[in-house]
Amino acid sequence: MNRVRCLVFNAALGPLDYRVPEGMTVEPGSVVVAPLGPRQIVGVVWEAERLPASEVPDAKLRPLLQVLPVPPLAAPLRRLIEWCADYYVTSLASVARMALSSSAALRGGGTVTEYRLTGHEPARLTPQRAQALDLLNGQQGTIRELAEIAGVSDAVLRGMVNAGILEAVLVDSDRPYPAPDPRHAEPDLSAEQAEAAAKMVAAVEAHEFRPYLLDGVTGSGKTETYSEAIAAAIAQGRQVLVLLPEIALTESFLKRFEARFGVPPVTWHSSLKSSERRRAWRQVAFGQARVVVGARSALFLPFARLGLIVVDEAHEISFKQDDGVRYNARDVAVMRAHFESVPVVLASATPALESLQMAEAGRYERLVLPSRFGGATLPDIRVVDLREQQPPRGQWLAPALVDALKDRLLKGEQSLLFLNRRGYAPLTLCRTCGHRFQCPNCSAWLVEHRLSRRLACHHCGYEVPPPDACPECGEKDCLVACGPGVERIADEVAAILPQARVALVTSDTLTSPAKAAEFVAQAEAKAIDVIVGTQLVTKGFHFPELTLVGVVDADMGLEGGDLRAAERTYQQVAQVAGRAGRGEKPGEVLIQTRHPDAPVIEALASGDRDAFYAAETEARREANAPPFGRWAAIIVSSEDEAEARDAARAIGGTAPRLKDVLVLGPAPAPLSLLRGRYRYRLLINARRSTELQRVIREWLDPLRFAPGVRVAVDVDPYSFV
Ligand SMILES: Nc1ncnc2c1ncn2[C@@H]1O[C@H](COP(=O)(O)OP(=O)(O)OP(=O)(O)O)[C@@H](O)[C@H]1O
Ligand SMILES: [Zn+2]
Repeated sequence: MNRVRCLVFNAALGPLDYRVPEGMTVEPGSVVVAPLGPRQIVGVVWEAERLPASEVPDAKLRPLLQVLPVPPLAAPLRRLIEWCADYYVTSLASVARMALSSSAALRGGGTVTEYRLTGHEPARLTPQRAQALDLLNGQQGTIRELAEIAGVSDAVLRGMVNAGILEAVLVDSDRPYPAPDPRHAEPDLSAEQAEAAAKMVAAVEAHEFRPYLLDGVTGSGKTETYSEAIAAAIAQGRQVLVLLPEIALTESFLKRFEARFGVPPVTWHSSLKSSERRRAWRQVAFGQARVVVGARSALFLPFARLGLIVVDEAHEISFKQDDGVRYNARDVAVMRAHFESVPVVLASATPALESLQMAEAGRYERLVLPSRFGGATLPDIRVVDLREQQPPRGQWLAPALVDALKDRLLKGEQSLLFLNRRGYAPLTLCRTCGHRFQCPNCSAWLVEHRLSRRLACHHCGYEVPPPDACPECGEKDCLVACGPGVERIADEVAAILPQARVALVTSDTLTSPAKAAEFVAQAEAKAIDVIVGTQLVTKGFHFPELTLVGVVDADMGLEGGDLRAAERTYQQVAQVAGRAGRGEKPGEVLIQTRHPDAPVIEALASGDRDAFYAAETEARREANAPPFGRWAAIIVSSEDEAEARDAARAIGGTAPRLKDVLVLGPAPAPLSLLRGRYRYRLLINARRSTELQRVIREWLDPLRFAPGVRVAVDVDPYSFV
């Protein structure tokens, strides 16, 4: 009797046993189709001894239906899936699903029919066809994907196919990617770069798990340095994974990669077309895609021969996923490297305190690049005390910053103003009755977006056009915008410097990799004088002519009392400051604040990073916060407020009473209504040595809740709302 145990993709079910029919061969990791009741379900064959399940007698077993034409998930990836499920207190199925992230890829290679413009343009066009012609320039995809891009119906595009404006192209989804050449354009490394690179290269050649913290100041050439390790892995026939925190950064990375290795890397992110996903997934699984650059989900790709993982801007909090499986890609990257026995490089100019602590403890090796490449110097940082230098009423830029902007414009140099707030104004109210515009689905204010003429909720996407009259008192033209967002700052710059060419850079304007590329090209061509942007422009970009950075409100991040508030403010301001003076001309940074003596502001002004981190570390130790103690959150939600509260109370009522575990709450979450769900929260603080996950499982497993209740566990939470 040939029986196997399978992990099936249904989180509510445990592992199931099946019979392997005559003539079929499977091994652990094989991806299979299995019967489940009247349906078919995808599963992965697993080592039975690692997956306890209730024994079903042989006679009752149903046969597997099919082995899917992909390589079995390798043992290191299976161990990673187990580790994630265990550590993040979630089901194996929901983690495994992230590894099999292209259902088309599982069904095999083959051809897909895509369409592209033929170049034939009839003299007369309907407005819809004209719009499609305009937006589809340079695009290729299925009818569905193109319809999405062009904003027209499938039928319009089918009509264009018949009219010879679009043509079909057969695309082989298994066509290989061009291979990067490790010797294509080797840089001359500085002595300090060469020293760091040599260590990483040696680790790649040794095929050993070695974690590195590449701690280099902004502009020190971290990319060039870790690229040597990438080159070594390619030369050895191995694959490389590079994780970036945001798609917006991918474009400039692609360009630099191509300059160094002759071809672009393979990309992996949520906006890939399904045919691109299928191709990338399969080429990764067959070992042909050599270097993959991607968002956090790339971590679970089924690499055949991984040789190195790089996490760039490793301090970024966007590596933490806050829905579905709540994992931290930086930490999972280290675990994957461990299971794969390969080195991992965490690169940052402002490492997370957790990472520095690991280096201190000797668990990570710290590689330091103390100076900027090519003789560029770090910028001068000055504090502008807003209590003394008040901007005029309704404006946000203090006279010193305005003068500096004028000066740069005269000299033909570029400036960057940073404010981490999208839109025009974070709050809108009625001058007459004081009514505040709030999201009906969330406990949050609606943010005015003047460019797109809407009031929008940044949590759930709800939006309405700004009304002419107050919905509360009916008064007309009485709405006032309170506080600044980047759009408002851009308006202010335009009013002060009418000749300046201003670019607004937020996730509302850089909506695609192509838009990001266009922005980079314009900035490099000096077609922009002043960039006004959110955290999107704080990192990664390299504009040699940019010599002034203004931080509009350094205090914003300090509000709210988040555990990492000071650290995050430090990182954000230091990163954005790091955009200044990267070329030959020295840079200057002005930080606007009402709290010039806050330790984080003083540390930024004096450039004393070590002292700041040392003080933060002590504060964390005192508070039993990470990396010394551990936090977890339990978030209970339901569309019914009473149901959510009752469930949260039931959890609170059975909280474990352990010496080393402190349970706080339940209490309404700060964001007590989110996407129409009422939220309650419990926080758990434990000693490092506690088996926190086991405690939480044993606590929650026996509890049963009303069907509308969701209970989510967030281990090592970053968001406390
Ligand atoms: N060895 C080198 N040879 C030639 N150019 C280099 C070298 N090292 C760095 N550079 C150039 O110096 C600039 C800064 O490097 P890079 O952007 O990699 O810095 P970084 O450390 O990633 O900075 P940040 O953390 O601010 O993003 C880039 O234009 C890069 O191409
Ligand atoms: Zn909302």
